[in-house]
Amino acid sequence: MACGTGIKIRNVNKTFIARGGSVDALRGISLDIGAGEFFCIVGPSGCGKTTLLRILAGLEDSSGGRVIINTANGNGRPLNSMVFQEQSVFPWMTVRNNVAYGLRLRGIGKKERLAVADRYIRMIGLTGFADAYPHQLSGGMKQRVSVARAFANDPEILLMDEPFGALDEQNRILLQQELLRIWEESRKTTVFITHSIDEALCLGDRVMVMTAHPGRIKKIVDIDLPRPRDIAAIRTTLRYNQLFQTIWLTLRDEVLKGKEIELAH
Ligand SMILES: Nc1ncnc2c1ncn2[C@@H]1O[C@H](COP(=O)(O)OP(=O)(O)OP(=O)(O)O)[C@@H](O)[C@H]1O
Repeated sequence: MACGTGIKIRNVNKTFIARGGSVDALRGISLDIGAGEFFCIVGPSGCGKTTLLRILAGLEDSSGGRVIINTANGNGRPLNSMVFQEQSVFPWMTVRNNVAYGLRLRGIGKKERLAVADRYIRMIGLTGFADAYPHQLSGGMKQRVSVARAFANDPEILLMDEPFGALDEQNRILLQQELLRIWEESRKTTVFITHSIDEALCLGDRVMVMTAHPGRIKKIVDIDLPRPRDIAAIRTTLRYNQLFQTIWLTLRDEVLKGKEIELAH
């Protein structure tokens, strides 16, 4: 079942006015993200990935251009849910109440919201921890709770800013596989930022490589690896290695440019 919300981005620019001058963060970003697509963004540090995601989330205004998100009218669903790199669970709420939080804000009755929360808690493998508080969980478990909360909220689009960046490798692989499984069920339009080419390849339908500061689109690569994906298995394929090379060669020059820019400051 494809979720029907696509995103059109037209000539988006962003300039931050800061003390001592202005910072050109994004320049001329135009692209379409399809309904139900898993769209990944990679690029050197400081190229504007988070800024673009914050513009899509409505947390930041663009300085020029337009973002059009075609939503199904009047279905009462929130436009987006964002999952951040740092753990953003509420420490004073149990896992169940954290996951049900967005549903409570929308006035969904207790019985229904707890049933939805429990479904996602089961999907992320934390059933035994539904009544636990965040301080009783590991970092990986807290990040699982953030992912479950985002899905339980049933937004039109999911925006994820390096959600697994702070996790150790074992936890990262487990969560990537869980995210794939939940996403394959819902086919929710997802925009996912990562520093990892491997992660982008394992998860994405397409990967956008951005240029070093100011961020522009350098290349968009189709990830024609079959779904459903088993992360361990696709990494052993020839196609995975070809795509990794393509993306790395596209990214390498930009990472080097980004480093020069950093050194110049
Ligand atoms: N509120 C702000 N005020 C001024 N400059 C900002 C602000 N937010 C971001 N910037 C600048 O805009 C540029 C893009 O930042 P952004 O955080 O979007 O990059 P990024 O690609 O997400 O970086 P990273 O990969 O390191 O997280 C950077 O030069 C940053 O310093």
